[in-house]
Amino acid sequence: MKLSVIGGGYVGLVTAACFSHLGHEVLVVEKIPEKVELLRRGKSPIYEPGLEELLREGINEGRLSFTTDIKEGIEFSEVIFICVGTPSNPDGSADLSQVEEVARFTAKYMDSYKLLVNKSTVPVGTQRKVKRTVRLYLKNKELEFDVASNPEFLREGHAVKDFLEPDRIVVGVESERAKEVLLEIYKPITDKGFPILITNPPTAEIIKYASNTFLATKISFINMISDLCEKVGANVEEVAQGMGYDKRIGKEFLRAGLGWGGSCLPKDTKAFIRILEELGVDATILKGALGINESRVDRLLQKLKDALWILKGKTIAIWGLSFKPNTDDIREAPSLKVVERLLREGAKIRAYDPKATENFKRVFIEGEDLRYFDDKYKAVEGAEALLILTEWDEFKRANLERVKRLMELPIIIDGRNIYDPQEVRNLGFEYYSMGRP
Ligand SMILES: NC(=O)C1=CN([C@@H]2O[C@H](COP(=O)(O)OP(=O)(O)OC[C@H]3O[C@@H](n4cnc5c(N)ncnc54)[C@H](O)[C@@H]3O)[C@@H](O)[C@H]2O)C=CC1
Ligand SMILES: O=C(O)[C@H]1O[C@H](OP(=O)(O)OP(=O)(O)OC[C@H]2O[C@@H](n3ccc(=O)[nH]c3=O)[C@H](O)[C@@H]2O)[C@H](O)[C@@H](O)[C@@H]1O
Repeated sequence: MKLSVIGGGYVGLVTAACFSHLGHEVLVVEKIPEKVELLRRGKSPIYEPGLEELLREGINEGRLSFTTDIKEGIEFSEVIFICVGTPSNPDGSADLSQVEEVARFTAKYMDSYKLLVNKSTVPVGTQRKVKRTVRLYLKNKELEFDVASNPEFLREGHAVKDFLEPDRIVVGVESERAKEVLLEIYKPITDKGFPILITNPPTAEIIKYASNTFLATKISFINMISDLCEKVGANVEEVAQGMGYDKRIGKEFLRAGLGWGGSCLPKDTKAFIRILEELGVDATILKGALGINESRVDRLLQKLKDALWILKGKTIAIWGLSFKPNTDDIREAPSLKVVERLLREGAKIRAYDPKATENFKRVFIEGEDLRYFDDKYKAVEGAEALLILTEWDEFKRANLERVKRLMELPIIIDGRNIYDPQEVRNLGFEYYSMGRP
């Protein structure tokens, strides 16, 4: 089937590349010309494992193309996937201006039936607003259209697999026609047995926020337990293991540490709190989860201060700038707060990340107090402490004896619990981690 995808970011590109891999013919509309230039040459503007291969496959087999022209995108296909950003407003609510803009352009350029499918994460009620906007801007054009909600659940770093082998596909539709089209589009995936839930649009919109904020709450819960473990000499990993054997709780998303960052859990939790409060629903649980999450960096820095007392003039190495491994995304990464606080305290930072350094440099320009390295061992040279902020595999496999020889003082503050405390201490390190004795 022919499909248009508006927005060439994490979700748009993965959606487009995977749909083209499944045999659909896809046109991506991305408004930033530099991104389109890169994409046309088969290069991904973001780091996401497996994505570039699928982009190249789609381009080479003639099923995937890119444009900056939204008119071309609207005319190309009957089905238009909206994958634009929905960032936070200053008050925490979702900024829906990019979604609204796509609705207006659709009305302006359509001249036959269209199915607008919203994949961006949006507050409940947005499908209705998109419908009204299209109708308003169609003016006196008498054209039929549908607006569906099809939230996306992929995780960065696993996005291609999550898209092609999803835990579930959720589709919120109002018409039989829209339902049939979406069932057809996803048939190559559902034929393999992956479940699809058909519901109405507001239900689909709520499923997305409810899922993300449930996951955020689960992580904050284990971080609360982690703080308790530290006070009484218990081990949070074993507590999580003991809880996780219970199938009703499950093992996943119980890793204590620096909390949830990224482009979605923080933004969506804040937006969902606003939605609940506006509708008069008690949001206490989510406010608590947010509060616990916001204290994680303080707890890490307290450990650093416990170890070094004064940070002014100290050399601190940082491993990991992305908000989690296998991505170059630094949106709402704990590293942003850590670097800001360390610079404010007068420390000198030596930072390394396998993929996210270029993005980080755009926020914190390199200078005398903040240096970036392309090698993790160079980053620790002369450091008085090493902070681990992201659990990249290469850190787990690092040669710690070499690290110890290079450092000025053998102190590791591990915000992600990647090492066995006893093993690291046996090597002669002073080692602090999260929620473990
Ligand atoms: N990043 C993720 O892992 C996931 C994100 N989401 C949701 O999906 C949505 C998109 O997220 P990301 O892909 O991360 O955002 P992103 O910021 O990486 O990408 C959005 C892209 O849309 C482009 N764009 C905006 N308006 C446009 C227009 N009128 N025409 C053409 N291009 C336009 C922007 O230039 C940008 O490249 C958000 O609502 C997000 O909450 C949902 C699931 C996972
Ligand atoms: O809406 C979205 O954008 C996506 O948000 C999250 O995906 P993502 O942000 O890519 O990353 P996660 O793997 O969920 O991790 C989020 C944060 O929680 C942290 N985390 C995760 C798990 C855990 O046990 N402990 C923990 O601290 C990670 O380090 C990371 O900072 C959801 O997992 C996806 O299902 C959803 O589609």
